[in-house]
Amino acid sequence: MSTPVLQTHELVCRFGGFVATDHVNLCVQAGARHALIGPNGAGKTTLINLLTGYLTPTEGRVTLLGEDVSAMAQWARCRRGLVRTFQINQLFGDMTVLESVALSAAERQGLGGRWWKPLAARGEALDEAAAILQRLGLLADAYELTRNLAYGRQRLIEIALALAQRPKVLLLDEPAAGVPTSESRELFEVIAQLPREVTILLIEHDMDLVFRFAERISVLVSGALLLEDTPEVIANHPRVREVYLGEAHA
Ligand SMILES: Nc1ncnc2c1ncn2[C@@H]1O[C@H](COP(=O)(O)OP(=O)(O)OP(=O)(O)O)[C@@H](O)[C@H]1O
Repeated sequence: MSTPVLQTHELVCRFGGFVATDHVNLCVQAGARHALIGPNGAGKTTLINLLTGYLTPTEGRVTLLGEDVSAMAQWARCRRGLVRTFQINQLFGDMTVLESVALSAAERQGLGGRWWKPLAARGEALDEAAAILQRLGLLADAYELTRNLAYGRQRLIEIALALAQRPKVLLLDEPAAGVPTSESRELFEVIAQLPREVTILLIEHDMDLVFRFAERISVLVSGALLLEDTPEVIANHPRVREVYLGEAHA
């Protein structure tokens, strides 16, 4: 039986008179490889921001593992397992890959604020970071400065940082944006191998990657969900082809 882990219920977000999210009922099942697609300005980023708590909905609710998290702060949702990848910033750029991921793990373990404690003393966080790097094929880069890595590898580190938060649901917002095709293949091979305990909701503009990765696809148009189905149905749906794929292939 399928279990929804992340759901929106009649979710609405208005900016003044403009409706960016229009009564969206999104349902992401446990272990899903679910993608959210839609043309530019469809409201994908707004919806992700509502899920993470960066934005507050005008109406409607968000539930995570059955719990209403609509009024919850971002960090509280993250603690409950809803984790979004975030861009590597300057801080991480000047750290090694291992240190960066260990810092994320230490933060989750509640050690992050104790900046005076040498990282070497945080053995548990380092062990956890090393295990994540191994899973993502990044162990060889462990002692490289993050900023020295190729862009595709940096995007993988962003995923490693998110995994160190022990996500139940991982929101991947355009993980391959700006990554050369040769590197994005590798990136998606690694994403495809993430364990099923981690449910994945992906927003991605590259349709080849979406159709290779996703088992369910939701199509957002003008803030509203047009339909949700398997990649086969979505790819052949006349309205989707008209509003989205036609545009992408034009
Ligand atoms: N803070 C805001 N204030 C007013 N309008 C906004 C705000 N944020 C987004 N919008 C509008 O909401 C609509 C949806 O934007 P959003 O960025 O969510 O779309 P998107 O599907 O992520 O687009 P893209 O694929 O181009 O990134 C757009 O018309 C945008 O201009």
